[in-house]
Amino acid sequence: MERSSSVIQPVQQKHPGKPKEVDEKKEDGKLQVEQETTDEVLADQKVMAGEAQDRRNIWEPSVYYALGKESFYFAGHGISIRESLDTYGALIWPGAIALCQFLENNQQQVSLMDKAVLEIGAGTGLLSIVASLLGAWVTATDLPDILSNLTFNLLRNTKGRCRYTPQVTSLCWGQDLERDFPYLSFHYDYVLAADVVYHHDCLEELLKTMRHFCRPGSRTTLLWANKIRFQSDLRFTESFKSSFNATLLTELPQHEVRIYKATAK
Ligand SMILES: C[S@@+](CC[C@H](N)C(=O)[O-])C[C@H]1O[C@@H](n2cnc3c(N)ncnc32)[C@H](O)[C@@H]1O
Repeated sequence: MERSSSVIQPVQQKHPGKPKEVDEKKEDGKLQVEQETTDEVLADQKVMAGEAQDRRNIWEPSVYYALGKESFYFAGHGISIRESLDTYGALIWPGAIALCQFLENNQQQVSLMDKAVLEIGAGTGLLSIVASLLGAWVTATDLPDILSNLTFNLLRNTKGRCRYTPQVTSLCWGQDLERDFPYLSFHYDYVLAADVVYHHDCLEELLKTMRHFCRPGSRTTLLWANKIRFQSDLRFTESFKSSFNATLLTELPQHEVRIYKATAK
């Protein structure tokens, strides 16, 4: 089955959607990083988000924040993240920062170079940006409402800097997975998830989504970083451990963040 036309369509290659390498403009052996104005980024973003943003909104947040900007330095690059109004997904969460640090510091253990990577609940896109800078072909996903800011941040921080242009598309946990990401066509080496577990009603759907992409025979590795906040985090962790072969990769006690690696049982 083909993906619906509303989703940003990948080009069929080794992995569905894995595009050709970005042309790197080199002069005197140096990579020329294209400088883009915010207007250009916004124009690109409008096109991408318009294509991706026609799915049903199923989750309405109740917390509203002021517009802000955060700066980071990962994988040899400054990263500027626009946080936004409205939703949990427009803020950077500790799980994302912890997983970015882990990926940067453990590139031999987890090599993302030329790997197909899916991020679920990508939020502002920080983790997807770092995975792209580390050489992965990334598809960043979240609820439709989140995609505009996600696309803006991805474009702003990856254009001209990455081997592969990251993709953005809507993925509502548990919904239309086989229609939009048919298992036989969509294979990812890594699925990334940061702070996707907190107090919400979609934990079963979240686990179903993880299982869809990380099933026996898939050779997909799931990397899940989570700050422990509620009983629901602990309950989900138990379900997660019984669903997958899970290993605790690291624990950051000062932030109460744990990072797990999991493969299908
Ligand atoms: C706490 S935020 C974490 C964002 C980002 N991963 C980070 O760590 O900065 C949780 C993310 O999960 C997304 N999310 C919540 N419920 C979802 C659902 N049912 N389907 C898809 N994404 C969902 C939210 O939109 C949000 O981006």
